[in-house]
Amino acid sequence: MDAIDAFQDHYPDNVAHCYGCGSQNPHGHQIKTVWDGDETVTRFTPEPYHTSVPGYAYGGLIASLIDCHSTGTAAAAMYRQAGRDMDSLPAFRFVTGSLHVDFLKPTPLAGELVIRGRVKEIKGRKVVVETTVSAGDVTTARGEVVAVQMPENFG
Ligand SMILES: CCCCCCCCCCCC(=O)SCCNC(=O)CCNC(=O)[C@H](O)C(C)(C)COP(=O)(O)OP(=O)(O)OC[C@H]1O[C@@H](n2cnc3c(N)ncnc32)[C@H](O)[C@@H]1OP(=O)(O)O
Repeated sequence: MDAIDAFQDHYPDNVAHCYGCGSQNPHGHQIKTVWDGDETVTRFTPEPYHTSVPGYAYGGLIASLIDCHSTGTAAAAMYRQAGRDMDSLPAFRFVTGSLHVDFLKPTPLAGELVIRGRVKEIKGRKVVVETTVSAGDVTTARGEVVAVQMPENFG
């Protein structure tokens, strides 16, 4: 992975083990998300073992990318709204309250996927994020995530 200053690089170590986005999980996707204007973007290239139908990506992978891209977007949006650096404390930690995915087209397994997010709403501890997954010019999936700031007593 190139050295980019991604949202996930600022997650405190104690919450950096998520399978989708944790930099401390060697078996996970370790996605990296950055701002692109008012949108957020993650680039991810699936592996051959992410197969559903041969040649196409597994829907669970797509959902996972939308999930963690969106929770990362939620955290970054809260920092941006507060005018705070992502390393500043207390940390904004978000978990997924709901995850809706529409699979619009088969997602090819070969090549890079571009995941883009847009904040639809910020209200209290809740951030609603709309996210798309594209392969080349084709949007293959669209999702909406309700991300909720993790309670102190999570679990
Ligand atoms: C920088 C470091 C980053 C570090 C980040 C590292 C972590 C990465 C996580 C990656 C993503 C995951 O896979 S996370 C793992 C999967 N998710 C989970 O295990 C979460 C399990 N669920 C829960 O713990 C809970 O249900 C919560 C925290 C999600 C919500 O409970 P709560 O805290 O009591 O929330 P509550 O006050 O009721 O609601 C707050 C607002 O959210 C809305 N809301 C709550 N749940 C839902 C829901 N399912 N669907 C729609 N909306 C909902 C409410 O309507 C309300 O909106 P309004 O009335 O104010 O409008």
